[in-house]
Amino acid sequence: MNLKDEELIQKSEEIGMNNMITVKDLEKNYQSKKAVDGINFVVNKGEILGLLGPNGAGKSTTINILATILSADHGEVTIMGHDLKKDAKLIKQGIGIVPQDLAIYEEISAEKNVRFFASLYKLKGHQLDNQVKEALELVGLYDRKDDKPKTFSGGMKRRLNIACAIAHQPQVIIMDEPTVGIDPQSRNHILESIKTLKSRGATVIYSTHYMEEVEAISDRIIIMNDGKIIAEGTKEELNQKVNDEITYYFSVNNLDELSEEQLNRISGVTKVKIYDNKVEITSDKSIDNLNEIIAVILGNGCKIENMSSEVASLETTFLELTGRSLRD
Ligand SMILES: Nc1ncnc2c1ncn2[C@@H]1O[C@H](COP(=O)(O)OP(=O)(O)OP(=O)(O)O)[C@@H](O)[C@H]1O
Repeated sequence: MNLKDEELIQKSEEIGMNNMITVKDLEKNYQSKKAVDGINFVVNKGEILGLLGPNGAGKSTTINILATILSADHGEVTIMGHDLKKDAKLIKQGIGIVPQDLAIYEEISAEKNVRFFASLYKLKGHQLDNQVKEALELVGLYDRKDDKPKTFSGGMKRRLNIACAIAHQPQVIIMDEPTVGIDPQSRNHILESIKTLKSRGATVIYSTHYMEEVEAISDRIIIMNDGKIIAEGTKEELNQKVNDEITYYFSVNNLDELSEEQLNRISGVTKVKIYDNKVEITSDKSIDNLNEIIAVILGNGCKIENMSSEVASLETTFLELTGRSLRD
C-alpha cells in the first residue's frame, strides 16, 4: 500500500465513516439531454453496489463522474471523505477504475501491462512484484503472464483490464460493465474476483445491464432509468416494493377430491392451477393463509410430498418499474 492510500484510509477512519461514497443531487446534461437527473446515493464501506439499468439510463455518466473522468454540472460527491471537486487528485490515487472499453496494451506482455499501471501509483521493488503477481492470480492469468494480450480471448482481455485497475489495491473499485460480450467462464471468473476483492475489504460499484450479475454479487442494488434512480435496496427489498404476490408449489398424491374452486375460495388466493400431481397457488403475500391452504389440501385426502414457494424475480420487478426490458 502506498502513502497516499494510507493517508486516505487514515482520513476515513479519523472521521469514523461508513460511507465510502456519497452522491448528492448529481446532475449532468448533454445539450438538452439530462443524462443524470439529480441522483442521490451512498455506498458503504466493504459493500458491492450494483448499478443496474438499460442502455442510456445514465450509468456510465454517473460512473465517469465518480471516476473523475467527467465533471458534473451540479451536485456533490465525496469519496473516502474527500470532496471530488477539491481533491480529485487525491481520490484518483485511492480508487481503481475498470472502464467499459479495454485500456490495455496489446503488444506488451500481460505482466508488463499490470506492472505499468501499478507503477503509476508509485509502487516499487518487492511490493510492486508482489501486487502485480496477486492481481494476475486474482483474475486467473498468472500462468499467461508472459503472453501478449493480442493472443488473448475477449474474456481474458477483460480480466487483464481488471488486474491493471486493481493491482495498486485501491479501497474503492469502480467498474463499468466489465463483462460485456464475454464467455460465461470468464464472466464467472470476474464475478468471483469481485467477491474476493470485497472479502479483502474493497468497496465496489458495479454497473451492468445483466440482472443475474447484480443478483449474484450485489449487497445492494440501484436501478436507474432516464437519468434517475427509480429504486434502491437489497434484492429482497426491491422485490417486496413492487410485488405483493407469492406462488406456492406443491407436489401432491391422491389429488382426485381436490378442486381448484375450493382453493380459490381461500382469502388472498388469486390463482390456482392443478395438473398432473402438482398444485400451484398464487396468493397475496400479505395474507397469512398458508395453514388454511395446507388444511384444504390435506382435508381432501391428499398427501403432500413436497412444497416450495417463490416471489417475483428481480427481472419482473425491473419490468414493472421501468416498463422496459433490460437489454433492448
Ligand atoms: N457525450 C455525449 N454526448 C451526448 N449525449 C450523451 C453523451 N454521453 C451519453 N449521452 C447520452 O446520455 C444518456 C446516458 O448515457 P450513459 O452512457 O450514461 O448511459 P448508460 O446507462 O451507461 O448506457 P450504456 O449501458 O449504453 O452504457 C444517453 O441518452 C446517452 O445517449
